[in-house]
Amino acid sequence: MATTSLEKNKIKFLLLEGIHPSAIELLNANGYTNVEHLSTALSEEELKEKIADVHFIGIRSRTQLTPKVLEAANKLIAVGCFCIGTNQVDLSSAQEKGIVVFNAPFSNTRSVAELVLAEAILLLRTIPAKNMKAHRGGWEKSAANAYEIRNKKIGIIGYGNIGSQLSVMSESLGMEVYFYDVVTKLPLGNATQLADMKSLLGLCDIVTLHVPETPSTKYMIGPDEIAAMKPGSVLINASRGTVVNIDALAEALRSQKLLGAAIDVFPVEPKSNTEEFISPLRGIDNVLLTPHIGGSTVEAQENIGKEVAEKLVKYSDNGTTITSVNFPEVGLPSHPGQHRILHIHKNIPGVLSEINRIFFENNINISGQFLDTKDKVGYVVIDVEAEQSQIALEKLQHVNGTIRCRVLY
Ligand SMILES: NC(=O)c1ccc[n+]([C@@H]2O[C@H](COP(=O)([O-])OP(=O)(O)OC[C@H]3O[C@@H](n4cnc5c(N)ncnc54)[C@H](O)[C@@H]3O)[C@@H](O)[C@H]2O)c1
Ligand SMILES: O=C(O)CC[C@@H](O)C(=O)O
Repeated sequence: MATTSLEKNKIKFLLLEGIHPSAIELLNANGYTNVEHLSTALSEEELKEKIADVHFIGIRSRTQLTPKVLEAANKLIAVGCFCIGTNQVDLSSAQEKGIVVFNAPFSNTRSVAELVLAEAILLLRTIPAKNMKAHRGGWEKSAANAYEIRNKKIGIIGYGNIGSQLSVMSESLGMEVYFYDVVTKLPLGNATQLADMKSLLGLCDIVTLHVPETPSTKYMIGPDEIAAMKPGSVLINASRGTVVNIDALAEALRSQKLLGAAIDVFPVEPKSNTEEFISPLRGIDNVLLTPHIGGSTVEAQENIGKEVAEKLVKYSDNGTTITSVNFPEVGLPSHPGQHRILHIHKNIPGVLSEINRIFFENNINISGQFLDTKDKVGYVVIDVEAEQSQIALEKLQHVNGTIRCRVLY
């Protein structure tokens, strides 16, 4: 597929799931005014229809960009995940189609860490059950099963951007911090990395999960892991719903093996705020249930809106793919007076030499060239004199392995 860049007002953006208006403001300020903004996610069928004439799509965690949806996305240039998780996008199908995927790896991390800390305090005071009782007219003024978090042991599974921030905040409240991660990490403050997860589970009063959704984290907390947890400890999950076996957790809460739990993410989540939330955890008093709002604060959403919109603008204006999660990362200077050719191709030998042969044979001077590859794709960016870009575009689309080729003005 070969194209030249459209007028900015003809480049269509579709933003789903109530993405913060800061994204629209930034797009508009950069000349991208063709923006449709919906407050909900769409079903696969609706999305297949809607995505067909969209150049850029913005989603959060509910929109599933499956291979079938991407198959229908003939004009799609890039995806912006206005969140951290990218498990809702088939990243490898997107890569094979030359669609660049961006996310916001930092903007909501503080919000999640704050919520987890608040939940740890509430759970150790058995507030969820006392709160439920009071709503039903009960009154449980008692210190039984109510503890300070000072001097307690918190076990963080996944010591990335959220886990490590939580580590620092927990220590400042007087907690002992232990963590488990598949990667050896620099422990912040006095935190201790443990070599295996089971040791952490048997040691800690609070266990909190901060891993991504991957095959290795699927149901990593099941009946055996819950059995290995310290009796009377609490479990917090604000990572992904597939990380915990929810039936095993419900059983451990009913039997009071665990003092409590706080769960923000679920194996199946409602598609919209009007759909019913169904879970085996409903009705259990010592569990705090929240509707996947760990990162949903005004501050985080406003920052995410700007951060991801800016990445989409930079890619559209300039071809820059820095921080993309599925694409070679190429950081590019501006190209005043020049035309910029973006050539996305299969990562096979010989493509660059074929491109350079074409430039040589057609006497097209290259004023700048950038290349990187990742997994199955290669990305070459070439700056040329304006009057030579059309002939170059015409020739380059026939290079063996070409996925997409575009010219930016
Ligand atoms: N509830 C919410 O609203 C909310 C908000 C933001 C993020 N999240 C979720 O939290 C996750 C973590 O976010 P982050 O920014 O800290 O991510 P991150 O990538 O910075 O950190 C993840 C850490 O998990 C580790 N890890 C991966 N697989 C592991 C395994 N099998 N066992 C142990 N450790 C493992 C990684 O090495 C890494 O250190 C995200 O992927 C997202 O799914 C949820
Ligand atoms: O905003 C969302 O829908 C997802 C938030 C969170 O899970 C993330 O991955 O950043």
